[in-house]
Amino acid sequence: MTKVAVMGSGSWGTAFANMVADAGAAEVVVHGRRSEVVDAINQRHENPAYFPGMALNPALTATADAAKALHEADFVVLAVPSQTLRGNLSAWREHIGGQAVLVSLMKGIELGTCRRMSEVATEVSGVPEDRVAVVSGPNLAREIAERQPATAVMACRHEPTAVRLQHICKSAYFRPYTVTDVVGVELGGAVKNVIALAVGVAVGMGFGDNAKASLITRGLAETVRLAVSLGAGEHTLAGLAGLGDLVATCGSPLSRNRTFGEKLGSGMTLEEVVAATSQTAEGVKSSESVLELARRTGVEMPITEAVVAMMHHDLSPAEALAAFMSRTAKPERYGF
Ligand SMILES: NC(=O)c1ccc[n+]([C@@H]2O[C@H](COP(=O)([O-])OP(=O)(O)OC[C@H]3O[C@@H](n4cnc5c(N)ncnc54)[C@H](O)[C@@H]3O)[C@@H](O)[C@H]2O)c1
Ligand SMILES: O=P(O)(O)OC[C@H](O)CO
Repeated sequence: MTKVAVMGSGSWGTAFANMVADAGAAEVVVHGRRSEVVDAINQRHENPAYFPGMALNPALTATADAAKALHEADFVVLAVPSQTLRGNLSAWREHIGGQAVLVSLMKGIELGTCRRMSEVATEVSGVPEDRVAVVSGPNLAREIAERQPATAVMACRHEPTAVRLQHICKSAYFRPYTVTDVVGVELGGAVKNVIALAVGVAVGMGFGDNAKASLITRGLAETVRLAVSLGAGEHTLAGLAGLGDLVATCGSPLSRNRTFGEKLGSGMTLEEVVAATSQTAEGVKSSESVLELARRTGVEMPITEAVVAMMHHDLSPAEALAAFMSRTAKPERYGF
């Protein structure tokens, strides 16, 4: 039987592993760092750190031993924070089999290098691009752990690899589509976290649906500008990994990025918000890499600029709003 190793037992790693176990076409093992989480998954079929009281598939197993998880794995699913992937994968690569497919669940851009997660995975592991895939879309982990219906895209330059991944993920409540535009899918996922921070700030400031919809729509326009200038197909951003994920993340109180922004918008200091956040809000760090990519490509991203200024340069939400609203009047453009 196909073996899937999910490296990371946090929110999305656990929900994704459970979803693949439910799909029934593969044997799934999760690698976790904490023995109490590993023991709870094996003995009580529960991850008390992320989804207390929620029943996981009894066939799902866990181990704290990375080599054991990776042994003879056909798919190696990477579910760690974007900024730690390089370090994690450096430790794991010697145990990854020669024909394994790497699957990134991450939505971020590496600080310093500005690399997408599939690029980091290829560079660190030596696994060729044809065997590196990405899963993205409107996938709030808790809803999927609750077995609510959802869709996603499985992206790989080599379409048959995406189809293989689709086969092991398709279930009664999860409908995966395939695409080959890895650049568009990864940029859609990384930038939507930045836009979700901005929406969260607006929500925290007490603004309603007009402000939210404006940020989502103009956020998509700046995402398309960046992604297309880096080689993505425009249509990918109108799909699940672009518009779909933006709508889900910006509209949901379950989003860690939106929640982070909301706390800042409601008057907490950045330090207080950071101290109150235990899970990964990728947009906070990735916003700097996204802006750097925009500068390199000469693309204008005013919402991203405002987010970077609020997250890293002490601009207050009120100042960011004033700066955004006083921009020069212009015709509406979607993309270029
Ligand atoms: N949670 C979601 O709803 C969701 C959905 C889709 C995509 N994602 C993406 O998946 C990725 C992982 O997110 P998550 O929600 O599982 O995050 P999380 O914070 O819930 O879990 C991160 C996991 O990585 C592990 N880890 C391994 N090495 C680490 C290190 N050096 N530092 C910190 N943690 C380390 C942690 O122990 C934990 O199990 C992110 O890129 C996120 O954008 C998340
Ligand atoms: O909780 P967030 O903000 O990381 O968003 C989760 C997923 O990416 C939604 O698709």
